Amino acid sequence: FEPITVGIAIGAASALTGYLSYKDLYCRFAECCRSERPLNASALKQDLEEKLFGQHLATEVILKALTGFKNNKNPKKPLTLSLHGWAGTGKNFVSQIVAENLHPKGLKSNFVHLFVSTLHFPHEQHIKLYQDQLQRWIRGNVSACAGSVFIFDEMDKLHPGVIDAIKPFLDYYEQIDGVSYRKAIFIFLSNAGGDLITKTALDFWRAGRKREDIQLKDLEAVLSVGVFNNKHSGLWHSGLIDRNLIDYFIPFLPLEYRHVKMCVRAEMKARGSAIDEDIITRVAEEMTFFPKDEKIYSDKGCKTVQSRLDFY
Ligand SMILES: Nc1ncnc2c1ncn2[C@@H]1O[C@H](COP(=O)(O)OP(=O)(O)OP(=O)(O)O)[C@@H](O)[C@H]1O
Repeated sequence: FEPITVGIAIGAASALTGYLSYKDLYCRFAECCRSERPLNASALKQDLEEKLFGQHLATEVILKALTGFKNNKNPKKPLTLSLHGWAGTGKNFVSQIVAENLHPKGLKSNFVHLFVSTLHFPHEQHIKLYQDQLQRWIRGNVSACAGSVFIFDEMDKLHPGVIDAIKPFLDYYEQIDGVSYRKAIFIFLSNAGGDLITKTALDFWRAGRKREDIQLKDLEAVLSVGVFNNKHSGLWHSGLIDRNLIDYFIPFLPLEYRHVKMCVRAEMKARGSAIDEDIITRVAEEMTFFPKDEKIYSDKGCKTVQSRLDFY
C-alpha cells in the first residue's frame, strides 16, 4: 500500500466515525428525527395487548397497519388512520401508545403534533385561515422530519372543509414543492360512527355471539359510508374518503363492566397502590351503563375512572 492512500483512508475513516459518534452523542441529549429507524413491532404488540382493553379490532389493525407501513422502504403515500368510537374507549390512549413507539418522547416529541378541533380551529368564519395555517404547519414539520406524526382529535367537531386542506399531502404524490409526505402518519380521532359501532356490538351480544367474533368487515364499510354522510363527522363529503385516502377506519367498541374494572386495576397499579378488588368493584359500579334495560356498556368508557379512584 501506498502511504498517502493509507493516510487518506485512515483520515476519512476517523472523520466518519468522529461524525457518527458526534451525531450519536448529539442525539443522546437532543431529540433527533429518525424516520428510518425500524419499528419494534413486538414492543408495540406487547404495549397494545397489555394496556389496551377490549379493543381486539383496533389492536389488530393498528399493529398490522404500522408494521406494514414502517417496513416499507418506499411507501406510495403517508399512512392515514381514522379511529372511531364512543368517548373513553381508548382513542387518545392508543394514539399516545403509537406516538411513543414511533418517537420515544411520545406526545412530547417535536415530531408528534396534536390538533384539537375546539382549541385550534374554533371559529367557523376563519376556515380559510385555518386551512392556510394547517398547510404551512404540516409542510414545515414534514420538511424537518419526514416521519412526523399528526393527530387530529375531535374530528367530529371540526368544521367540514378544514381537513380537505391537507388532501394533497395525503395523496400519492412523490413530492410537493420539493417535500415528500410519504413517510408521515396522520391519525384522526372521532366519536362519529360510535352509534353504528355500538349497534353492531349490541347485535352480536343479543345474538349470544362473542365480542371477539366481531370482524373488521362487519364494521369498516358501514363506518366509512356513515362518516361520509354524517354532517358532524369532520369528514362529511370529504375528499379524503371520496379519493380513498384514508387507509383504515378503525372501530373502538364500547367498553363493558369487566373492561372498566380492568381500567381501574391498571390505574391502581400505575399509582403504585395495593390492588383492592373491593374498591375496583365500587368504582366500576359507580359508572353508568346502557342500554337502559341490559346495562352492558359504560357510557363514558374508562373516562373519569381516574378521578373516581381519587375518592378512595
Ligand atoms: N380500551 C381501553 N383500555 C385501557 N384504558 C383505557 C381504554 N379506554 C380508555 N382508557 C383509559 O381512559 C382514559 C381516557 O380514554 P381516552 O382519552 O383514550 O378516550 P377517547 O376514546 O379518546 O375519548 P374521547 O372520544 O372522549 O376523546 C385513557 O387515558 C385510559 O387511561
